[in-house]
Amino acid sequence: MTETQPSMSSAPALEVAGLAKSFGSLMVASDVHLNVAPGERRGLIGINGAGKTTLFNMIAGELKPDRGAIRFFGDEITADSVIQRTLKGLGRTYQVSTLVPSVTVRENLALTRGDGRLPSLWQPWQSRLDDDLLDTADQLGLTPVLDEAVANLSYGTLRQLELAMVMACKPRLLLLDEPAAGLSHAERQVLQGILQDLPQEVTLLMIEHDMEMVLALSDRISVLHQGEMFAEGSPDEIAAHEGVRDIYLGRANG
Ligand SMILES: Nc1ncnc2c1ncn2[C@@H]1O[C@H](COP(=O)(O)OP(=O)(O)OP(=O)(O)O)[C@@H](O)[C@H]1O
Repeated sequence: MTETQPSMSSAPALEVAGLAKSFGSLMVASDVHLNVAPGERRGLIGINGAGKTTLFNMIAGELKPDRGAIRFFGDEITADSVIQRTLKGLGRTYQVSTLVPSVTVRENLALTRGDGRLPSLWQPWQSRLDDDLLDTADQLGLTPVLDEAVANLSYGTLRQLELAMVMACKPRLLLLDEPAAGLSHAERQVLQGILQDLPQEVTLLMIEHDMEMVLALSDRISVLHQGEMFAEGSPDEIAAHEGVRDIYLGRANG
């Protein structure tokens, strides 16, 4: 008997199954399940300390889960290193900056193509950007500031550059950890437009406290609470979900 194997393209972009993690006696994830379809925009919300960043750290390979499995487009990556996951197409941004402030935007972007070493007198800086990088810079609104020193950029532009650095590596799945944190209202509007215009083939999983932005950008939203996925639904379903409102108003059990 021949059985048709499911094609890789039908596999979820990300599948998290039964993930558990404790820090000493603090259980941050007890049985987390998550399924994100290719090309989907998924919001991940939950009150402070719900374990959202911990979940990202496990998905990205920075933290080893105590239990459970992570699959990336059907490929089990639970035991892979951060680098292996990055090479497979998993990209992430952080809440803190990972840029080199003393050099220009162009030179930071060039780092994504080099060996990651800083320039020296004997090794001139390789800062010619290929067309792909110039396109990425343009998509992220960075063309006017390519020759500005990173130290002189506004906070909003810094966040755009961080996103460009990850997009330059052509991720298939992008984990965004609070991309709007610290941005002004105007900067949030710019960021929202940029995220809306990201190529549809890039799957997004986004932690964000700005509910307006999460509701506007997400196809679906998952709510993490007390170490488990408490709810999942469309933005309208989550906005109307009484249990979710109770969590945010501090009325949920526990
Ligand atoms: N390395 C660690 N060691 C010990 N405790 C940790 C560690 N990392 C996170 N925690 C704790 O785990 C819990 C979840 O933290 P986490 O940062 O994942 O939550 P979060 O949902 O991302 O919160 P926020 O929305 O405030 O960023 C918190 O109580 C935090 O103090």
